[in-house]
Amino acid sequence: MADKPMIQLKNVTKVYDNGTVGLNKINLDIKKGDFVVIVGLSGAGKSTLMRSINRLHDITEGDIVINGESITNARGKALRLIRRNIGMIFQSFNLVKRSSVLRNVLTGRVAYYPTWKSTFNLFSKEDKQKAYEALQRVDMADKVYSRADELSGGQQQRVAIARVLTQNPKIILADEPTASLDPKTSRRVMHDLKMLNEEFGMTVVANLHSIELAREFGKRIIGIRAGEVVYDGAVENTPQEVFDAIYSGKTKEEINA
Ligand SMILES: Nc1ncnc2c1ncn2[C@@H]1O[C@H](COP(=O)(O)OP(=O)(O)OP(=O)(O)O)[C@@H](O)[C@H]1O
Repeated sequence: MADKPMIQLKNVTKVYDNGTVGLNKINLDIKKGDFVVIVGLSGAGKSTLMRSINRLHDITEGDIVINGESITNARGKALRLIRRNIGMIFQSFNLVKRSSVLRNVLTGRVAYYPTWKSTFNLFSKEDKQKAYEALQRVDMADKVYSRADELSGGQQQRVAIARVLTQNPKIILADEPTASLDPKTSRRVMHDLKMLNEEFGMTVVANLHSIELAREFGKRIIGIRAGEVVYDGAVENTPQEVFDAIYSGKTKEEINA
């Protein structure tokens, strides 16, 4: 029997309180180990999709299933356990700026501790070792005691990647991970995400604004427009004209013509 999907969206609709439809009846299965690139114009619903998957937003209708478990109505410990398997990478890095690189990376382990231990920073020796090794993987071990706000944007994003590696989730949601970075640094960060995908088998879902990066690093491309899926295909089978059409926000009919 085929593996169950790592992420499943079943008829998912998200309507914001002001009536804006963020997602409109989305159905998607994302398989384990995939590298999915989500593409669409500003306002298409990409961030809404990401935020719905780990339930930073509650959806209005439908169901989202993570590795066989519904996150839609999960509560308390069950929700925490599902979320532990979902790592986030943000455009703005989301590091604690005044803390050291090591402490930032160790926060990837917080979900594995009772609250009181993580509050008092009582991380085990093993976890400190894990954090250090993760920093080595992204070539940031020499900055382990630097303060996060002493680093460049690209370095901060690599620390965020080390944090997610230390968390050891099954899924990584990367919301415009390279939007604040120059082209060379962007490729470096994408290489690090590729490493998490290929060496650690993590399933990656990334919003990307760059066609070149989507083509080079994505395995599957999903186009979104007005909260709906307008294209879904393997990157290797998607011709350049179709890429251009998705990126320019064309309709489903125009893209698939
Ligand atoms: N908190 C909110 N309240 C009301 N409407 C919202 C909210 N967040 C997003 N929206 C609306 O939902 C739609 C989808 O927004 P979303 O942020 O998901 O788009 P996006 O594709 O990620 O855009 P961008 O590329 O600019 O980040 C837009 O019309 C947006 O204005």
